[in-house]
Amino acid sequence: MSTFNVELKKVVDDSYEIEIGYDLKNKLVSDLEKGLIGNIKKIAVITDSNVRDLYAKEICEAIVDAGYSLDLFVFAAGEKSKTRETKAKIEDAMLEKGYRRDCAILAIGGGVVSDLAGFLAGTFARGVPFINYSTTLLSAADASVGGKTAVDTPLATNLIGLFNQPRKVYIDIETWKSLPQRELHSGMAETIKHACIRSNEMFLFLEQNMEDIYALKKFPCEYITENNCQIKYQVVMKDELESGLREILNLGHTVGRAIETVSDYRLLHGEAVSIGLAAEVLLAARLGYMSEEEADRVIALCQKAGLPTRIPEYIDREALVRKLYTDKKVRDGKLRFVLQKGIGDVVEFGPNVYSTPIEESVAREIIMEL
Ligand SMILES: O=C(O)C(=O)C[C@@H](O)[C@H](O)[C@H](O)COP(=O)(O)O
Ligand SMILES: [Zn+2]
Repeated sequence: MSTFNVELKKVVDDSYEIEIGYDLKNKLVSDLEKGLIGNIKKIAVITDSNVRDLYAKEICEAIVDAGYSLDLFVFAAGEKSKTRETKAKIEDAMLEKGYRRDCAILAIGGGVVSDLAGFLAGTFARGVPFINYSTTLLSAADASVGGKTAVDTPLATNLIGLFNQPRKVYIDIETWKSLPQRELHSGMAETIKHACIRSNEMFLFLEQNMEDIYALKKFPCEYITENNCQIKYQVVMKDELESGLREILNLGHTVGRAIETVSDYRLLHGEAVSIGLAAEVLLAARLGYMSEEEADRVIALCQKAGLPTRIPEYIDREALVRKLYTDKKVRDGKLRFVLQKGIGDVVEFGPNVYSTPIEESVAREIIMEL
């Protein structure tokens, strides 16, 4: 018998730029021309039915004018499309059109588009480069940065996917003007989450400037975008694969994700996260990590942002408690929660440990009250 050692030590540089601005299609084209995706000349553009006419077609025209060949792959807008089936349909369509390894993927849209397209890019022909062009506040605040890509299945959200970093992220603030109010509010939930975990100053800013942000005034929109990105990438740079610190980005998501699924996606992601934040500050206050006043401030800010903070009547609360167990932080069958410490910080339970086991009875109590 013989033993061979397959030496495959890797030094990987997945660094990338996030560009924040207004109408960034020309910047995207000039980056392509400067070699953002090397010599690749064939681009599969993935978008949804809302974004196609609003922005994707125009961006595609600019890319084609610069000498690239591309096809537009469009799926029905909404979280319900973030499935293996949608991914497979696009993959088949790409294969039929002759896409092979010499292509790149451009995701134009919000979180659903970048999650699905990023996952597809990571598995198509064993991995091709992808670029995110973000057109929603939710993806600007969160989904477009950090490389978490996935699809949902009937049993759980985001459990089938990859960590796959984009080549570059373009955050086009101009596009927020076409967002329905509900979508804008949904993106604010991730923004509030970032303030809760990392910045008391940003929290104060949100308390004082919510109206101006929603009026899409330049300074406050740029302020939240830059702060969101900085908070997120500083966490991701330290713990890309969520072995510890990255769990703090999941604040509000233990309950939030479960509500989102049990609502059968009647609640938008941010709406569910807002209810999750409310549940989790009540829990943190009960366990003595924050004062009742601080918990009330978080709930009041979510309400000011036009977000729900109570579990809707139509949600089956027992089903919700059961759904908590599909969370990725569950270990040895135990629910684990990230908990806020005051405002702008989280509890570190041990070296590099940011979530703690919570008895189901305690979580149930909060859920029944909310
Ligand atoms: O980037 C992260 O890490 C996050 O947890 C950010 C979340 O806001 C985002 O919704 C993420 O997709 C949730 O991840 P999951 O692992 O709970 O599915
Ligand atoms: Zn989220």
